[in-house]
Amino acid sequence: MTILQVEKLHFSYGKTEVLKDISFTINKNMIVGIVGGNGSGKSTLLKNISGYLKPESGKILIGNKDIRHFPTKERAKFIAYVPQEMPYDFEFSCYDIVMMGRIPYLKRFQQEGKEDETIVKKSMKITNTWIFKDKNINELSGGERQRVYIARALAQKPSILLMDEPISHLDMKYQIEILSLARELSSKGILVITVLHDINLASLFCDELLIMKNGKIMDYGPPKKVLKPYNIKSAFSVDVELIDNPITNSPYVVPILRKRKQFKVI
Ligand SMILES: Nc1ncnc2c1ncn2[C@@H]1O[C@H](COP(=O)(O)OP(=O)(O)OP(=O)(O)O)[C@@H](O)[C@H]1O
Repeated sequence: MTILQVEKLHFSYGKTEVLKDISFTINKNMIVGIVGGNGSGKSTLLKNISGYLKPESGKILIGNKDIRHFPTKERAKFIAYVPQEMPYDFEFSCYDIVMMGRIPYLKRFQQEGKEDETIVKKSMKITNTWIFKDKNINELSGGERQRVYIARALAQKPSILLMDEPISHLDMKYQIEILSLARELSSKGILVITVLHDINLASLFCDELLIMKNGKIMDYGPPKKVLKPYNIKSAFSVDVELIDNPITNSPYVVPILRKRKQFKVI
């Protein structure tokens, strides 16, 4: 069964083409990590899949249906997107923010009901944010806020969860917790696609990795297949050695450190 298919996707900001002929198909629920250098097009790809940006050409299909044919509210029942930059919603408590995830399920002027409350509570409990339910979102740290926005995405009950660098503000405990949660969600029938900068955590947690370079897919497949020194050199301009992590059996990337040219501190 095809869950997500991206077909010959092109996207430009103004005259600058940022996504060039992107095609890939995902047939089962898993965690797909998007990795690549700064500016390679990772966030733009995620925003196109989410429907936030419209492709210039090409198609994005969810379960064989073109996302352009989903009304926005319907699309939000299938795809939830956690952006990299969180807007400041000064007016709202964390509970209210997560409850916004239920909007796609409510009719105009319909009040949320018991089922919505249960789903919101569950989403906040599994992201460890229930303790913040009465706090204003602007009173939280960057990492705490990020977890609240992940809870809101979960409250949408999506079948595809898109996350843009969800662990960048998190400490080690929560990095592991959020990626473990992503793994749990994928085992319960959600396709998780996440942009990650930490290549070793990506290797550890993702079933497949999509490596991007200059708006194109450089390689796609399981970490063992795509994490190769030549791919990493090409995507990040860094020389690395790959070792097999003896504990996890996943590839572990070790940069080869070169001596920097000496310079005088003025
Ligand atoms: N709103 C925008 N308007 C114009 N250009 C943009 C806009 N957003 C991104 N770009 C440009 O598009 C290119 C791809 O950006 P994108 O944010 O998708 O890259 P990325 O791989 O997610 O980068 P990073 O790892 O730094 O977050 C970059 O050159 C960027 O400067």
